[in-house]
Amino acid sequence: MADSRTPPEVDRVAASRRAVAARRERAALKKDVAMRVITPQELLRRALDDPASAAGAMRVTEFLTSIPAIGAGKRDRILDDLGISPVKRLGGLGSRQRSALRRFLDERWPELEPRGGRSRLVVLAGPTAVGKGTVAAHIKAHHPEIHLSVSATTRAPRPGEVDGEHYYFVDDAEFDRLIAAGELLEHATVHNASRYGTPRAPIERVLAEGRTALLEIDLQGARQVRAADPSATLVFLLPPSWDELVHRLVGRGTEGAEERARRLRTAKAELAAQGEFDYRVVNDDVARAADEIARLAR
Ligand SMILES: Nc1ncnc2c1ncn2[C@@H]1O[C@H](COP(=O)(O)OP(=O)(O)OP(=O)(O)O)[C@@H](O)[C@H]1O
Ligand SMILES: Nc1nc2c(ncn2[C@@H]2O[C@H](COP(=O)(O)O)[C@@H](O)[C@H]2O)c(=O)[nH]1
Repeated sequence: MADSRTPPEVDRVAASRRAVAARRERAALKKDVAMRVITPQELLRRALDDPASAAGAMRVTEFLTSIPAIGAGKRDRILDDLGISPVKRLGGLGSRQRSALRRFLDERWPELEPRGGRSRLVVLAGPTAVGKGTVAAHIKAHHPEIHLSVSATTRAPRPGEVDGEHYYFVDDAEFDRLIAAGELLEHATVHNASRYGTPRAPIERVLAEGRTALLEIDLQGARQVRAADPSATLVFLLPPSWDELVHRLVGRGTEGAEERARRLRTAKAELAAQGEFDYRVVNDDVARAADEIARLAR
């Protein structure tokens, strides 16, 4: 059917659709900062790299209030101190205002620098479905110098999973025995469901040979490894956004709705703990993320 709208009407409708899409994109970015999926520094970087992007179009006021613990009152005091007008958008900040905002963020949210003297015991953790297993498999296939630990678990194998390759599938009694015999470097009940643990002997052998051992484990396990070896290298894998994380979990199709909800609850707590890690790597592309981790692990 012919479009009966006049050209100005068509333009108005298109512009209003674009405005709605842009508002949605900005809301998603704000949620990602609030959920700690990305740091405020990362959002500011995106805005300054591309002022025409959704990040660039964000007002400084909405940017600041997306940071946990900054409310409207604090926001206005900060803007006053930094000499930034509340109507400014991130992409439109002048160079002095950019530096002032960056300095403020670095004081408030210091981005962690790589530690010197780290050991070759490398932990890869991150929220459910971020792609830890996929990235770890890529590292195994393309970086044979890195030993990927095979965990023991009480969970049932998924279709295609092979005992001794993906996990050692054990029952509760065997898991208890492994703990009692001191054969696990760390262990935890994950997502309030099954138990998982890292067999100690292969890791000790790999480290004694001067090689790198990579453990793909949960946050509780990462904390235990840190306590046992403070020089261990802890890497946190991040999704590009919260919505993408949910999309990956649903798309994988290996959990029912109840288990997915349980995993997403754990994911929120895990994302909040990313500051405990030495490095953060965004899994936007499997090969890129895997190579970055392999570089850190060397
Ligand atoms: N960079 C990526 N881009 C798009 N999809 C990805 C990416 N990385 C992984 N995926 C997909 O996301 C889903 C979850 O990945 P994976 O099972 O590796 O996550 P996980 O972090 O090991 O999860 P869990 O902790 O629940 O075991 C899979 O379907 C995988 O194919
Ligand atoms: N603490 C440990 N966590 C582990 C270990 N092996 C795997 N995991 C974590 O469990 C969840 C769920 O894994 P899934 O294969 O059931 O999806 C995931 O976060 C893994 O990182 C381990 O040895 N110790």
